[in-house]
Amino acid sequence: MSALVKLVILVPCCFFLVALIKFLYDYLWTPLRIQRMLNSQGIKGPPYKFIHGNNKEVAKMKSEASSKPMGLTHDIFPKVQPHLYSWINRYGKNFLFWNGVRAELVISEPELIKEVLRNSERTFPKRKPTVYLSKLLGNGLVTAEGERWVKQRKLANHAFHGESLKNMIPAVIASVETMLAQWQGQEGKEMDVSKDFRLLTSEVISRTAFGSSYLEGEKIFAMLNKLSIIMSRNVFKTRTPFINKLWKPADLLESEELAGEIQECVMKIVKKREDKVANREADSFGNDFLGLLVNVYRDLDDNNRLSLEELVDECKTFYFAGQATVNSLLAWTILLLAIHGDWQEKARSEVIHVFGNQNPHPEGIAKLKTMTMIINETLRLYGPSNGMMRKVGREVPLGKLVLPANIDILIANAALHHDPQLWGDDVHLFKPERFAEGIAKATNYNAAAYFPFGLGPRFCVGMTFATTETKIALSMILQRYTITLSPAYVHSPVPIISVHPRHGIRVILESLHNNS
Ligand code: HEM
Repeated sequence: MSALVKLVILVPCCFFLVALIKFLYDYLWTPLRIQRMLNSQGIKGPPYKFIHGNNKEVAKMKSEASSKPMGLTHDIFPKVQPHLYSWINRYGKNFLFWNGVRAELVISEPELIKEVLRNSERTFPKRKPTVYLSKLLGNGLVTAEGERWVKQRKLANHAFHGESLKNMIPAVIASVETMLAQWQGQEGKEMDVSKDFRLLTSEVISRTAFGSSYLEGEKIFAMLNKLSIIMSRNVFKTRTPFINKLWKPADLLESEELAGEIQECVMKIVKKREDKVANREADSFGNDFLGLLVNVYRDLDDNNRLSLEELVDECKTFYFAGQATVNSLLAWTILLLAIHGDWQEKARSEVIHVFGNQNPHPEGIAKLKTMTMIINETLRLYGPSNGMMRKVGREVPLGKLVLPANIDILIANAALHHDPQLWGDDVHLFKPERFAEGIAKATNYNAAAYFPFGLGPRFCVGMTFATTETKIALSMILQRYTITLSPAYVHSPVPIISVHPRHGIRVILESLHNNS
């Protein structure tokens, strides 16, 4: 055999061998090493399976849980996160499972949670977003890291704080009024209020964040919604090595198309606003978030000013984070008030006492104690967040553990919110009185027992905005209507990024003022 022929055979063989060794190293050696290291420290979990990890088991548990009918119970953790529920029961509060080849350490022990979330800037940063999440949010505040996050967070803190927030209240009231006008004539009939809340929360974020109307953002919301459904069904899909490089799945192609269209629509809104600022048009100094981003920092030097691309990513983030979450919160609160007429009555008395028949105002909103208790309890039972994701970049200590490099962490907040050891035997009952003396007392001063808005430096920047919007909408509804549950209501919470009522929230509203 000539030297040339030998070379022609040998080179591809060497390539193949190196690729095979790398493949076995990544897909066999590393997972088994991580598993052994954590097992030896008492962290157990379902064993790693070649390439797929535990994804097939997760898919099976999820499909069984979602197809099983459930009664009207608030014990929803086994329904929305059946894999976490089942494995916490089997392996303990902290356990390891495998999303494909990625090790995922689930943590539901308060002390460890505090350590992770409070150090999420350096030791436990956010994960690199999946290909789908990056299409949804770009490199906006939710996914940004390092210097970029610091800059964006500073701007967002400013936009959602004190005076800026107060100035957004009239836009929220106007949006609720639009919804209530459409409810007129619906009294006594069954209606799905969750649909109306989707429009309401979209309108609110369009007006308050972008100084535009729902109609302008309508297409964006519809596309974001589609993208989030695609993303949810791909969370536990194994990305097979090699094959994914050669062939793009239909979901990926569709999400790329959607992301491109969203980008274009958002870009138009941002550009329109920039033009207004450049032309110094009267309403260009509005109090909406985009206005603030474009205006307040436009005098900064180039390093501190957001680029057009950053502005667009930030807008996508706020369209998404600001709508689906509050939509979910409003929907579940109405369900709980429809079931618990006594709390509905208490909330209404408080609203009438504070506002009479007037529209909500900032001083009054701050006095709504019963409503705050109701919202806190709703967020405990039906919090929109399905967990907080972080990663471990290099080997680090956590409590008494030593975590290997290159693993993911999932903080299972729903597990804590539904834990009888933290909340007592009545954990699955709706009892807003738990929060009568504030969150600290309700949780026995354990900050990581209840954190629907997250914890540490990355906690929700829109928290006060979300609760203010919710309080305004609930106050205005309670001033006008009594709410009862329709016999047609079917209870089925599903996790599509946030926890949603699959069959809507079907209620019957009766007007409190017969002549109105
Ligand atoms: C009931 C409503 C809401 C809930 C339960 C909620 C929950 C959360 C949670 C748990 C986090 C922390 C995520 C993590 O640590 O990984 C978060 C972050 C965030 N939320 Fe919310 N959120 C709500 C409403 C909103 C609204 C209305 C906005 C904006 C208008 C918003 C914007 C954000 C942003 C930008 C972040 C990322 C903050 C950062 O990383 O610095 N959220 N939210």
